[in-house]
Amino acid sequence: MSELPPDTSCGFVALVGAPNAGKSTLMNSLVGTKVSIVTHKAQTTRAQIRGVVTEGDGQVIFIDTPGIFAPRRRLDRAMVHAAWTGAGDADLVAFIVDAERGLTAEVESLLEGLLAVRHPKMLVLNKVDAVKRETLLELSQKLNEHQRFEATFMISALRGDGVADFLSWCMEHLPPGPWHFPEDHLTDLTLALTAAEVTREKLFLRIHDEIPYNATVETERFQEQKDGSYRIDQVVYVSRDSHKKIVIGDKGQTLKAIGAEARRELMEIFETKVHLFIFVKVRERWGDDPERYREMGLEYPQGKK
Ligand SMILES: Nc1nc2c(ncn2[C@@H]2O[C@H](COP(=O)(O)OP(=O)(O)OP(=O)(O)O)[C@@H](O)[C@H]2O)c(=O)[nH]1
Repeated sequence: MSELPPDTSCGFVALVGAPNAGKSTLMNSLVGTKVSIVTHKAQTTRAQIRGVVTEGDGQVIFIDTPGIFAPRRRLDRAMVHAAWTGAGDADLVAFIVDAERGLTAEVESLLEGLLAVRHPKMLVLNKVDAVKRETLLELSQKLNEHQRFEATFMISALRGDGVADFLSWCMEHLPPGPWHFPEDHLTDLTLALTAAEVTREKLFLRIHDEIPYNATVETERFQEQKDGSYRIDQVVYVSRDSHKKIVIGDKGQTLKAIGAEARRELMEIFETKVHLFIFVKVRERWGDDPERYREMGLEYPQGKK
């Protein structure tokens, strides 16, 4: 008995780009909900977070890779590794460029790396709301002269302009196959990780430049209560005592505000009451501790130091 070809299609699309290009914003706009956190600080996205869009017969699974940059510490290298691995595993690769910044040295080095990616590539010029048309066309021409992109999109992830066209193109170029996720599935992030990401976003939005981006949030306990509410216990790990003081703030005011903002948003996301408890702990040199990034879903490339 021969099997009928499936009439559904399904594929992975990696969003690759320099830090702050707008990958997380695009992902959120595509999925229509907040699956990946967005802040002004670079390197916010650590692991490969997936957003799933199902429309008609097609299902696209977007991989929001960490921004690729020149790595220094082991953690940084693991992040860059995760990003390129994401690109290598995907069916289609979307190269997101911050059109406002244009052809930076970072973008140039990424272009070199992209040459080795064999999957069909798309060029996505983002932040068109902040750039003149001539500048955009010039940038598009230069990038397309450098290598072959199957298609070029000019979008504003923030306003949503051009995002639907980009999504349609992805849908039309998916390989045939069964869906990986149920139709109503938006992200495969666990609830605990989602909760940690939300708190981390609030932390960075509030503290801006006072602590380095390497502060991390872990959900230690995530429990559904009898009444359907969630009890969430989290720890903010920082690398220095002085950072702990900043996160806690005078009379605990800063931490209280971060907690209140995170709780409000988590209640919206989970559509239930949330009891959130946040502690701050110092863990020195956590950026060099392999256990930490394993927990974040990052793998460190074997054999590299
Ligand atoms: N003007 C404008 N700003 C945008 C647009 N898209 C994203 N941004 C802003 O650019 C900044 C970075 O956006 P993110 O989505 O966090 O960027 P990212 O590429 O995911 O960053 P990493 O997680 O560091 O890799 C944020 O301040 C966004 O609000 C856009 O279309 N227009």
